[in-house]
Parts: sequence; structure tokens; C-alpha cells
Amino acid sequence: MSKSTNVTWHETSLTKEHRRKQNGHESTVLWFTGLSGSGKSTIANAVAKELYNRNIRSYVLDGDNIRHGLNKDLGFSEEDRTENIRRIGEVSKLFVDSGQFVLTAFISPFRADRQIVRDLLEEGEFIEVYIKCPIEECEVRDPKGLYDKARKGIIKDFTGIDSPYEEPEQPEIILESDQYSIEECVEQVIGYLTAKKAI
Ligand SMILES: Nc1ncnc2c1ncn2[C@@H]1O[C@H](COP(=O)(O)OS(=O)(=O)O)[C@@H](OP(=O)(O)O)[C@H]1O
Ligand SMILES: Nc1ncnc2c1ncn2[C@@H]1O[C@H](COP(=O)(O)OP(=O)(O)O)[C@@H](O)[C@H]1O
Repeated sequence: MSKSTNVTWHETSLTKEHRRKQNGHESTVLWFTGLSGSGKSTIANAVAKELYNRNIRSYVLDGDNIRHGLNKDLGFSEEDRTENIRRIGEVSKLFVDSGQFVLTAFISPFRADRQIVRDLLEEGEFIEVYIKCPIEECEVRDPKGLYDKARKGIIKDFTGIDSPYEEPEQPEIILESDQYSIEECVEQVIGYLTAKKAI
């Protein structure tokens, strides 16, 4: 039984629609997923900057601000990754409710975990952005030196080496970060949001 069985949901008089109207734009999750080094953080932050320049409210959640705080009790076992994504999904839903775009940059390697987040949200509110980049290219980039450590066995359960990554089957957006520049990837995301009349 859930520990919150006796907790009552508090209805608020101000709704998501009020907040969206005040902001003058929609609110959705842009869920970036991909291997370490594929470019999730770089592209998510570049998209957020472009949104800011257009006076659109957004916030980036990534490992640095979540795994050092809210999720600092979690490691990289399958169970912990699932809990990591579950909590980030719940936080993302709050951001959508607040009328803002939220850009999440987590490996989120398991399809089922990403589906749980999609199911938490309403139709159209979960935009899965797959940063598709061959592991060979991620290994060359190795911005944090982690692939090198994983190959040497210093880090265990590293995604793509000795822990799986399940590719999205029908992501809303695919960004091939080994084929297109950061700017071109940003344009692709902004183009999608514009076409959907979200901005
Ligand atoms: N074992 C292992 N596997 C994968 N990644 C590892 C691991 N250990 C540490 N790191 C660093 O943690 C970042 C991934 O954290 P995430 O919260 O995105 O992972 S997950 O979604 O829960 O799988 C990841 O950051 P990114 O490079 O930004 O993806 C790594 O820097
Ligand atoms: N087209 C591109 N898109 C994103 N990152 C790129 C691209 N080309 C090169 N890079 C580089 O690849 C690295 C990606 O690192 P990062 O954004 O931290 O990835 P992740 O968050 O997926 O681990 C950065 O050093 C970035 O400058």
C-alpha cells in the first residue's frame, strides 16, 4: 500500500491553463535521452538559451543539479536508475503544471522508465528527444574521461559498456549529434515546437 493513502489531493483555483495563459506559451517536457557524451546537456542548455532569448520560460534539469541534491542517495544500479527517472518525472510534471518548459538531460536508459514518465503527463506534454550518437563518437569525445575509466574497469555498470541503453522506438525528435552541429540541433527542436504551436 502507498504510504500516502491518507493524504488528500489539494485542488488549486489557479490551474496550469491560467499559468500558461499568463506566460503566453504552452508548457511541456523536452526529455533528452542518449548515451553519456552524446550531447544531452549541451543541446538542452543551448535550447534553453534560445527559449530565454524568445522570452519563453524554461528550466534545465540534469545530473549536476539533481544527482548532487534531490537524488544524491542514488547510484547506477538498474533499481536506482529507475528511481532516479521516476523522481525526475514527478518533478518535470510540476514544472509543466507551473506553465514552463522543462528540459531534462538524463541518460534514462530504460524504455519502460521513460514510458512511465510519458504516462504521467497529458497527451503532447512529453516530447522525447533522442540524441543519437554512435558510442565510438561518444568515446572519442569522452568529456569527463568516464569511458576511459569504464574500459579500464575502474567504473562498473557504465551505460553502453557494461550496462544497457535501450534506444527509443518512436521518439518525437531524433538529433544526430555526430552529423549536425549544436546550432542545427537547436534549430530542429525549435522548429518542432513552432510547428506544434507550443511556442
Ligand atoms: N555507471 C555509470 N553509467 C552512466 N553514467 C555514469 C555512471 N557513473 C557515473 N556516471 C555519470 O552520471 C551521469 C548519468 O547520470 P543520469 O542520472 O543521467 O543516469 S541515469 O539516467 O540514471 O541512467 C553521466 O553523465 P552524462 O555524461 O551527462 O550522461 C556520467 O557523467
Ligand atoms: N552536435 C553536437 N551536439 C552536442 N554536443 C556536441 C556536438 N558536437 C560536439 N559536441 C560535444 O560533445 C560533448 C557532449 O557532452 P555533454 O553535453 O556533456 O553530453 P551528455 O550530457 O549527453 O553526457 C560536449 O563536449 C560538446 O561540446
